[in-house]
Amino acid sequence: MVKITVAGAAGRMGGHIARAVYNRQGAELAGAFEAPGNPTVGKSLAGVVGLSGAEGVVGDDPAEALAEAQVLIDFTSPASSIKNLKLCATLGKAAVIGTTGLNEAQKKTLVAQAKKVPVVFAPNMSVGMNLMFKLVAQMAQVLGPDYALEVLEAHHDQKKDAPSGTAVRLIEELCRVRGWNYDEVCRHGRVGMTGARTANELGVSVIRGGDIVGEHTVYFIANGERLELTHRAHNRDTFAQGAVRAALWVVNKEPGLYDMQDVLGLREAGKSEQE
Ligand SMILES: NC(=O)c1ccc[n+]([C@@H]2O[C@H](COP(=O)([O-])OP(=O)(O)OC[C@H]3O[C@@H](n4cnc5c(N)ncnc54)[C@H](O)[C@@H]3O)[C@@H](O)[C@H]2O)c1
Ligand SMILES: O=C(O)C1=N[C@H](C(=O)O)CCC1
Repeated sequence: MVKITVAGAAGRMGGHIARAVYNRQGAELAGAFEAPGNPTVGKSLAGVVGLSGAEGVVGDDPAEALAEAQVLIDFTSPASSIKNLKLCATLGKAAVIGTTGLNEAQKKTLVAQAKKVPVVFAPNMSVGMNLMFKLVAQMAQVLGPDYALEVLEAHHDQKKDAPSGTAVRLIEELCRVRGWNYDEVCRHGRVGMTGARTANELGVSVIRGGDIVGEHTVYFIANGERLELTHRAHNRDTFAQGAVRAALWVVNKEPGLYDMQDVLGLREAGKSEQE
């Protein structure tokens, strides 16, 4: 039985993750915590995450919440995830981190902490999107440079970071295939007299509104035809199921930085591309 603690229990993802852990054979919900001062702290876990059989309350002390756990699942915020990961490294606990919007310094810290404990870090934990990461790379390879590349992402009106971590990863895959520099080619929106589109640019469009769970489209646009590959998340359970799958996978791994390509067996032999 793998014992899992959930950070951010009151969040949009936290409840889905706690329920996915609770209902997953081979997994046990060992604890759940929130930011100090969050109104759910001290409240029954069952009530906060909608699990009638869950015991205990939402805590605000990560060390206490992690005491019985083997793995932390953290979908919180960049600063919080890094803080919680450092604690995991101190306590010798594995971690699954889905948080996006980390800056370069925070990513460096994450890589350093992953030398001490096994960490799965992925911007999107759905199976379909992790397949899409590979498919868009193959499509870009086959179609070649005559196909203009554009990326569109759409999310709910509460999302704090843009473009999404998923869109960033899609663009990184496309840049890898094209041999492009991410910052040089990306056009984050277009406004004013931009001039004609050049061959060495990649347009990034971001939509925010309502309760959109997460949609990503990659366009391959040539003269005479275009291909569009789209992933639509119907609900957050798809991410939560992936996170729990990652937690069950990472618990007995050697220290290191892994992603969902490793968890899902989608990576050819070799080290993680994030190292
Ligand atoms: N990898 C994926 O598959 C995936 C899927 C969905 C969302 N996300 C990412 O997950 C993150 C959270 O998304 P969300 O929509 O659930 O956000 P949210 O704001 O609804 O939830 C985050 C929760 O974390 C809590 N929190 C903040 N600091 C904390 C701390 N120090 N300790 C414990 N809890 C703390 C907040 O109070 C909040 O309840 C975002 O970065 C989002 O992009 C990733
Ligand atoms: O709801 C969010 O926020 C999501 N964030 C991830 C991202 O930034 O790619 C995954 C999709 C949903």
